[in-house]
Amino acid sequence: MHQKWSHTTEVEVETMSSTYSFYIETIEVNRLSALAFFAAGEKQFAGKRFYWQNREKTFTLVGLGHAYKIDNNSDEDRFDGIEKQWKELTKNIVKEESEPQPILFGGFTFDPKNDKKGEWDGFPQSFFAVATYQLVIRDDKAYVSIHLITDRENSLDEFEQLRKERDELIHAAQVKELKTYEKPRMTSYDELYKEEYLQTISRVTGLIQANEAEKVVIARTLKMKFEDTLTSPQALSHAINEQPESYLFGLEREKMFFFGATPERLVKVENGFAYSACVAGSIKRGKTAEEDQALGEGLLNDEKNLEEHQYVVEMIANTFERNCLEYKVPKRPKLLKVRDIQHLYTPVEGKLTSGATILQLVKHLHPTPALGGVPRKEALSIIRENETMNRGLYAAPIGWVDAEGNGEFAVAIRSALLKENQAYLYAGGGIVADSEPFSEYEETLVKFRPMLRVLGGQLHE
Ligand SMILES: C=C(O[C@@H]1C=C(C(=O)O)C=C[C@H]1O)C(=O)O
Ligand SMILES: [Mg+2]
Repeated sequence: MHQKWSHTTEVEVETMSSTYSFYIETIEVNRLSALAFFAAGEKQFAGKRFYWQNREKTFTLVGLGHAYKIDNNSDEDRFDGIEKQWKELTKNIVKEESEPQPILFGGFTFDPKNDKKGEWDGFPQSFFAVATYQLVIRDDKAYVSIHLITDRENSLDEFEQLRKERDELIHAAQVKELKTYEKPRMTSYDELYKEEYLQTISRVTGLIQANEAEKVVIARTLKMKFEDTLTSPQALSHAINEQPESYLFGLEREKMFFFGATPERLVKVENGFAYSACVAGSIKRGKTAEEDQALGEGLLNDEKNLEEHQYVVEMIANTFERNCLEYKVPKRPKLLKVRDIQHLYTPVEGKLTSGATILQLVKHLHPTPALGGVPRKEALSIIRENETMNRGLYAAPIGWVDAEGNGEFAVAIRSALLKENQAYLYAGGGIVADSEPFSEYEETLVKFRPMLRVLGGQLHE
């Protein structure tokens, strides 16, 4: 079953209050389906799993179990707090040539100052974990690592148990590889607060016309119920099949599973370079190639959408200006097309200054005006006061960082929170001075489509 064994390393971890050992062992496995590995953890690890695949499909990550968990409810310093803990934990790790390193995966909520009650109650403002069993697939190779972080003296027996369990999980995944999942059967579909949403768009447009802000993103929720409880692998399998052109992500915490298929990168850091993306301005896909092209051309020349887009470009360029030695921003947007929707898209990249890290970039970038607004502070308070929901992880940064500081965060849109037999889907859009309630409403219908396909709900035409 295994091609190559690596040695087990033990790394000392010292924090302010205690000393631990961090045991790591990585093996290379012949072939392994990421979804099947995720599903193999259904019994022992439901509630403690995560899944990630980048848009290019060159990097896939699955985690089962928590070797280490950060549940953090503080507000202002949450990005710094995660960074500090992760640095402490990984400071003594020495990079092994070509082998994946331990990865911290998780997300930050959209707005810790939003205290509206709802489906996200109990979810911490930052939630990250190092998996007990970590699968990394890259360059067509699959690696499974065991992580054990403990302050117990003699952990060899415990580690031996983990090896056994790892082999069982790999075996179960190889057996299950071709399993297919049924689409869930929907029993109800409810556009929550639709009227309030339409009124909010008018009100916020008014506030913008009165110069209270320049752009504000307003979102809404769609609630679905199903005949049976949906499992996370079942939901994820349909996201994987229906939305192959997007990032795929899934994060479990106890009974909650937040997952989605987003086209939007927040930031990626690789070997001292940073990559971000301005994604704002939207139109549906055409039914024919001609119609699709015409819609795209229209979008590239539409003033309202170009305005929505330009706020994002300015803000991301500004952040790169402050964190990079040099950086590039194309003059005009191009189109980013995924199955159900096309967006205006401007990629930004730069060479980082020595102090800039991925978590610092996430801290400065979030929320970009693609999900928050301009000016940021005013937009966030307008969202807090006017939106009928608490976004939780929707529209927020989700992703990973490794011990060397490489990593990637996406913006968690085109997403849904699954709780047993219920799902909450989220979609929003950028409101500017000349936004119109009904066309914003229609834009959200297009943005609900990816998750509606996944969950088997009705599709509005
Ligand atoms: C807010 C969402 O999407 C964002 C808003 C967009 C817009 O208003 O044009 C486009 C892409 C995203 O940055 C969403 O999908 O829910
Ligand atoms: Mg828009």
